[in-house]
Amino acid sequence: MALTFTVQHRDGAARAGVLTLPHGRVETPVFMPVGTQATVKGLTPDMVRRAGVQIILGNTYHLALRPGDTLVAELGGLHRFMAWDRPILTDSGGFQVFSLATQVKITDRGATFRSHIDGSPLELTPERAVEIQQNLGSDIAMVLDQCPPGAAPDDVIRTAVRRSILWAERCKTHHTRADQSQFAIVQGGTNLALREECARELVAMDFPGYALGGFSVGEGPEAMHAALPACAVLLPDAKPRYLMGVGRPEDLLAGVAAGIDMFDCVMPTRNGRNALAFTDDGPIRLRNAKHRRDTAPVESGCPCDCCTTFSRAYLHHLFAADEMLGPTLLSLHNVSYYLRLMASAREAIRGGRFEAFRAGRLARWEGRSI
Ligand SMILES: Nc1nc(=O)c2cc3nc(NCCN4CCCCC4)[nH]c3cc2[nH]1
Ligand SMILES: [Zn+2]
Repeated sequence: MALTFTVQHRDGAARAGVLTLPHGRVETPVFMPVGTQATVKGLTPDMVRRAGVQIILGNTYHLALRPGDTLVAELGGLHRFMAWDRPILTDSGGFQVFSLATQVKITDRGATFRSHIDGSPLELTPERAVEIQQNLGSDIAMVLDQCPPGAAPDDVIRTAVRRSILWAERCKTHHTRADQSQFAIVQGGTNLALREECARELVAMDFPGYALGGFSVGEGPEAMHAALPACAVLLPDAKPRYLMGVGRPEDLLAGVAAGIDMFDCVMPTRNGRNALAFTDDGPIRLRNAKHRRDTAPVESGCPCDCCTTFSRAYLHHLFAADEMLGPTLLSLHNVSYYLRLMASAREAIRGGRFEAFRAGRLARWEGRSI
């Protein structure tokens, strides 16, 4: 079995479980740091492992363009190429094409576009998305879907739903790698009827895991939080549920409360590179002069290599001097923060006190979110 998933504890709709994959075991709820171009930016695999990361995310679109999925396959696959021996989930490229490429044209056949790197004409079809991910050798491969912008009108969302169902079927038919599991992606925006229709068709295809796509695309956190509970339960209870591209710490806890098991977001690493650190008292900006003489760690009690070794004053200096170590250290702290948040959530679910845990965190972050 390329994938098993067991729900071990429940607390309301929240669940704590274990996902087993070819490259290892993953405790859920889990946060997956993003490693778009075969690296979690600025961190060595050993730093990522030491932070407790169980699974990372890679991107089909980026790696197919550069260095090329066939080259990665020739070099032994993505795990060996980037020296990461734990699980990898790859996104299918649809979202990245729509957000990065130029001159994108979408038909039922697939998407044609020009590379954001050298402008060369390219095509991404469901079959090609499957082939790329089979070449990369990820443990979990996402189907190719069409993700409309958050404020899209219902007819645009309806087209994206119809096409995503069509493409999921073609991905399933084309998939041959027995040691790789395909997840389907439910679209439908914040239109529950469309979400129900999309989920029904995809659940009937019996994928090993399911994702909610089409969120964190401009609809706004309130609309997403409002839609999550009803959307999450459309996905099979006994299979892993993945909320794509989410999010801030408060969004992760809203997702866990709704019954989501897996998350990914560039926030901890992107904000870390930009001198913003997540803490239990809300985010802090290390470029702020108030940290110039502060001998305290970024977050007291944090076990990460940044907080156990360096002061806020040092981090302030590194960012003022535009030194490479600044982004590395804060990315490390932020990834550690997200992982510890998920570990605490798992613990709270096991203890039947998740809602109190979530309320406590929200109270401490109150008014300081980004
Ligand atoms: N295949 C696929 N389908 C989706 O519907 C999808 C929806 C997504 N929504 C996001 N949101 C990312 C939001 N992110 C927040 C931090 C700053 C950069 C953007 N990433 C996504 C990735 C996605 N991938
Ligand atoms: Zn830390």
